Amino acid sequence: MKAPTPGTTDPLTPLLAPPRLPSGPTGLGTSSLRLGPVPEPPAPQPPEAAPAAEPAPQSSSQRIEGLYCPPAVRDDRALADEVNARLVEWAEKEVDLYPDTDLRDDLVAFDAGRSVVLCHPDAPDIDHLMAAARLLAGENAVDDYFCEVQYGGTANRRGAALAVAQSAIDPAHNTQRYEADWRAGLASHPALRSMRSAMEYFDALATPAQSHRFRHDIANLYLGYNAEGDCIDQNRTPAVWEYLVQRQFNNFRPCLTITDAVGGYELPAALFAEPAVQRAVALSSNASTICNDLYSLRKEQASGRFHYSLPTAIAAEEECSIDDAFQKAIEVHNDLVHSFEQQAAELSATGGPLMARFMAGLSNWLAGNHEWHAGNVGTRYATSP
Ligand SMILES: CC(C)=CCC/C(C)=C(\C)COP(=O)(O)OP(=O)(O)O
Ligand SMILES: [Mg+2]
Repeated sequence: MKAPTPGTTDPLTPLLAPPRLPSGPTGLGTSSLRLGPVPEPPAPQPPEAAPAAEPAPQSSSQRIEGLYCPPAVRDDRALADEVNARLVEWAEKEVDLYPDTDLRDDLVAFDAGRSVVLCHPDAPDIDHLMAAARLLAGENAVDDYFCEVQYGGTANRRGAALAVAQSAIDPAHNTQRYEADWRAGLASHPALRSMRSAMEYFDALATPAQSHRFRHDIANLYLGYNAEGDCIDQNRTPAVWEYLVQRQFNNFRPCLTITDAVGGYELPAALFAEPAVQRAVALSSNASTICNDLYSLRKEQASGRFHYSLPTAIAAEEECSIDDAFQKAIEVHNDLVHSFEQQAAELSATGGPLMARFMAGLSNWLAGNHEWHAGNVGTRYATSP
């Protein structure tokens, strides 16, 4: 893509600015699905490299007291390390995700490998886990580079960058004249290169409907990033109801809704679109994201920058201490989990084996995410305000 004429406000300027590189952990055999009639899901087989794993450790010191969450069903350090090793190789050799050699360690410290091992216990092989890990690394790179001030992101200029980021997974259909410019734009930034590459790997094992679902959920994520950027730009903490609306978009949802593709099966699009299924997806995704609010509050307070989250929104609205607000936020999280489990149980009882497996997949992600956050206490997160 041609460099912008000096003095113009080319909307892609943030993309072309030399990215400041994150310091410290950042904010984490191709078996394709059979197409056509929805097959019975293969019995979940442990990936070829995975010895029988012990359940995740439950050391209480790493958990937020009173946080209700199903237990993770699989933790496997050796498998997580293998995923991390392959992820670093991809990041360095295929996409040049973090040009600074020090960032290789930070990518490992983020431990995307343990996240996907915890959150996708039914993945049939390591290729499926890698598809989830690359997407997670790319998603975090977009958040870091375009949204996080400390990595060169901005609050009020993220919209244009995120539109280009969406085209990395939802290709722009240009005229021949502009195709090369678009491709050069995608190749010019590590976050765009990583999302484009991760999507190509995901497309190889997902159905077109599952890829379309993912593109929709990422577009909603970016809507949430823009809403957050708008409030940060105004130093405005929204009312709790508005915050929860924003956080349903700025949300781990794109990680949860790939559970079937990463598991090697498909919940048909018509079933996925059912309102009750959408409710289960939203409740589990919201709980997962509020879990992050709780574990990352102290880190965000320590940044010294304006930020907001569920605890701070509650504290502002109810004029209570952050400690009291933190406890109220825990109650919101727990109510979300209970509501999800009730909805999932109803769907599992009536929706057939694929539905039951998908609901279990959402629960697995919720549980694994909590375990991943608890495992990062002391490095990235803390357990109290
Ligand atoms: C990986 C992914 C799809 C994230 C989407 C939403 C998101 C960025 C979070 C839930 C975490 O955001 P945050 O900026 O709070 O990150 P940390 O608290 O630093 O983990
Ligand atoms: Mg956070």
